[in-house]
Amino acid sequence: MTDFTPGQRWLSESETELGLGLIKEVDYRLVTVSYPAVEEERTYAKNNAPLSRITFDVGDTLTTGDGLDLVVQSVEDHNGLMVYHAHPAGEPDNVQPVPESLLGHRLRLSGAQDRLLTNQLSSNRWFELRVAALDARAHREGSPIQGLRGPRIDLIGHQLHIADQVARRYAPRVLLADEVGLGKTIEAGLILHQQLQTGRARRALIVVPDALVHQWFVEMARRFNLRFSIFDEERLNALSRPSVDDVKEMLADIFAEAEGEADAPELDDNPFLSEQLVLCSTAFLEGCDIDSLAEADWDLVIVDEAHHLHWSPDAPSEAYQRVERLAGASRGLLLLTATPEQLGLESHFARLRLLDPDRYPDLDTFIAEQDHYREVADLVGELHDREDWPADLKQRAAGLLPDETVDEAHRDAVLAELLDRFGPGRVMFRNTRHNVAGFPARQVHGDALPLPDAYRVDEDEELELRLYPEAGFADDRWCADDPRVSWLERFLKEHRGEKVLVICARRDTAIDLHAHCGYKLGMNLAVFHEGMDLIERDRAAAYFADQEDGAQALVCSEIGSEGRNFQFAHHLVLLDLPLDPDLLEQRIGRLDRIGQSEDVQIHVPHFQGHAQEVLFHWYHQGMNAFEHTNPAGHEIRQRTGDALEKALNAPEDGAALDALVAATREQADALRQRLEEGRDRLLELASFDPQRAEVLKERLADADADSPWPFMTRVFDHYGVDQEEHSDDAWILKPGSHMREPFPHLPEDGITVTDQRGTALARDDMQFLTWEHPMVEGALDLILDEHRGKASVSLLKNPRIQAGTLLLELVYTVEPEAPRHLQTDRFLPVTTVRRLLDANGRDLSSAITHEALCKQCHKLEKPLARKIVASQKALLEERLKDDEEKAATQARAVIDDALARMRESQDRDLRRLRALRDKNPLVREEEITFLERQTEALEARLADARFRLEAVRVIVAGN
Ligand SMILES: Nc1ncnc2c1ncn2[C@@H]1O[C@H](COP(=O)(O)OP(=O)(O)OP(=O)(O)O)[C@@H](O)[C@H]1O
Repeated sequence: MTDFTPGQRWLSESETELGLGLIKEVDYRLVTVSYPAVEEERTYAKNNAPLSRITFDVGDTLTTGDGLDLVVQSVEDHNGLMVYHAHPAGEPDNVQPVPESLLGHRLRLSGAQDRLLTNQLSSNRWFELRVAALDARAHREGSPIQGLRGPRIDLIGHQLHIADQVARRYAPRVLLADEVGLGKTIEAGLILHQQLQTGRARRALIVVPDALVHQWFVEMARRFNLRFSIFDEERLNALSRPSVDDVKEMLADIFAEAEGEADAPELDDNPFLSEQLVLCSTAFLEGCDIDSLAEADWDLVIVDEAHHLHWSPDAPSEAYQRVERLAGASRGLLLLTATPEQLGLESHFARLRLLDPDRYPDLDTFIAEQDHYREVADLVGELHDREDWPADLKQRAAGLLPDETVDEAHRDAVLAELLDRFGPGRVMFRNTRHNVAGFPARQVHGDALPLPDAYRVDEDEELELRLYPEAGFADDRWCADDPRVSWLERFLKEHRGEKVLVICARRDTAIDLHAHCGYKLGMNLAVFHEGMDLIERDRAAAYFADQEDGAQALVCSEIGSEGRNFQFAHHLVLLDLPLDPDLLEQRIGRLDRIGQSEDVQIHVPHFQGHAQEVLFHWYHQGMNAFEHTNPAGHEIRQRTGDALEKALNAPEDGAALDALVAATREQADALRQRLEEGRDRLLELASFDPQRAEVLKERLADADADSPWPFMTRVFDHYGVDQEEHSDDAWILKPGSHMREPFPHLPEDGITVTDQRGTALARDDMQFLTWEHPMVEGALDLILDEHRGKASVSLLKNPRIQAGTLLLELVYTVEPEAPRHLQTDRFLPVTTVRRLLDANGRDLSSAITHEALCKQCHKLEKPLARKIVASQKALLEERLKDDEEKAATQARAVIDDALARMRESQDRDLRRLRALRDKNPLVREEEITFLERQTEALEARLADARFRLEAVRVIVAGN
């Protein structure tokens, strides 16, 4: 194990941008390092800390904390701590002691200039690789579609639009409320991926219902290359259990402590800090130590199926309170639900309040605001639809936005502000099949069957038994006489070779049906219910999905109706119907999802003159809920509840059923019309802008054409990775026998990659190689973290250029150094500045591109290269020195642009907060102060961005 001593200076190998670290604390297994340059701290396990010791040798130049550059004359080691005796250049008598703790916090790594002038040269091809890597990194970080290019997904407009709108925000907090099956998981993944890629987030927590843990885990890995760690009881216990080595060390420490030699060991680390990406189930959330979980410094928390978080002003549920605790502690928050408002205004308010407590201070204000919707919706609709805005329209808009310029030139800003302040705006996105075209149709087939005598019950019997009569049996004997079962048997025979999903409301119904059909009738079925553990459930779902040897049908209880992907099946059999319209929608949503290639056939075998028949007509004739999505289902149920109860109590009474159907139809029509005219318009506008989405899709298609493969094949050649062609656009990569160290993200047994989105979507066994793939990122780090390629000399072969002509190609970077929370890269990502000088210092970079030059630059033997540097040293030194100022002016322009963008953005946020505060006294003054302080800090850090020479090539013309 490495020896660390407080006061020593170390450098983080993976995060060099943190500057020079100072060892702060060392205990028996952890070492804490503070990074004063960025005001951050990191704690590492001592035995594998990614740290390099930084010391200086005699002759090196160091920089003190006061900014003095001194040349080291001698070095003393005091029990592991260095004291340098150093003097200003040219003043060897003025020696002063500099303990290493007093070194400057910004580290000057051995720069390109030093390497050139001290003749530490690399070959021409390493220089070119380094410049390609610098350009690739700058290009990637500056791209407006950063984070959207890498995921293995189809380019679907509404998802890209949402991801683009949300992911650019700092610490986004939104409700993703697309209708079932439109891709909320994909949207959340895109947002997360973009946040991680841009460095806005590093730590993320996903909380999902137990049944969906595995599916999320697989989707995140397969589509986004994000490896989550699943946290459950078992893992937590294992984490808090010390290893044998820990125990040995702890005992040693205890004895040492008894002798008065050491501090007492601590074992109270927060286990949730041990991983960056954590996935857990809702059940785990409800049982875990919520304080530790909330305090684990999350940048983004994602909660799926958020409609389960029940809330009322007096009695919020335990799950709600726990998520509220997380929501308060995490910077970003994504809540996912397909049914945002159907559970009523109260619970909708409760979720919005988790996202933005200032915007949604109390229920009454929220309800009053909802009434205001119509007026704003009309206004927004008009502003959106009309090319020219008449004076009275402008006046109405200005009345709502007194602090904004309201005219056609500011159309986007005006609409955005209105949506933000009055509509769901920044906090919610909802797409429906209505505003996203291209979904297959749904067709329902009701089959009325005779009611067996054994199922006849008294009128005062409990509703459950009247709806689900098989509940009166203790085992599967009901199956023999139930005509739905013989119907199913027939149906499966008639549809041999086709996949069928069967859903029933009760677990026991599913178990009995599976036992009867599978074991007694020899049918090929799988079963899925809440009594099975997660692995059994995933196995059942996989068995059903298997096209060759899998089950023809999957029989599942209601839990199969949430979140699962069964769109490869086209037939859905509803063995019974739920009372809740949202549940019906969830059931159909298993098949009616993105990726469904055929019309969805919904089969509803039910008993004549029975409560199930009432439900069938209520849903079908009353609200048309089978063949169309049903956003108003919850409300319709509330409004027709009495008539429904009456009809359920007397299922044979045709008049009661007719009355129910008529009342339901009337309510459904009215509610749909209201939704159509009212706030849907606001939401639609915020949720999907087809034109912008088209632009995004085009950009991404262009980005797809910019494959990293040509760059990567060079990298593989340099690092000794074997490449073999798999097919036209796919390659097999394997560690080569000459590789000196493992290549990032390349497994021992190799991988197959493709740079074509279509191939990657069709072939799960291949990796989708984009500029955002971890292997490409790893390759960039590998190249940029080492010194190779920083300085080189090459031979220019061009008959038109006179032999002996000298050129100097310089690549600088501009990069802010700032604490992470400031997110400076929002405004100034690492940017490269290239210059090409002739011997007189004139810049020729715009006349001769780097690519054109590379074609004519060739390798020069090292001894000759060294000779050239030695003979031209004075000239090179002068050119480099002179150019620094000119390049700095160019860098200044980059910084000024970034500052202007930052000021505009901060100013917009500040105005929004002030406008909100005028409407809502609960927006606190401190928030405004916080934003003002943040702006000041951004000003300082951006203005002070680091500018450095990253690579230099001396080019000598010759033959
Ligand atoms: N852009 C895409 N490319 C490829 N597949 C996609 C895309 N979007 C969605 N899908 C697939 O469509 C299905 C539905 O997506 P997803 O699970 O994200 O929907 P959802 O809105 O979360 O559904 P639910 O409301 O049921 O939870 C999934 O199988 C998903 O993999």
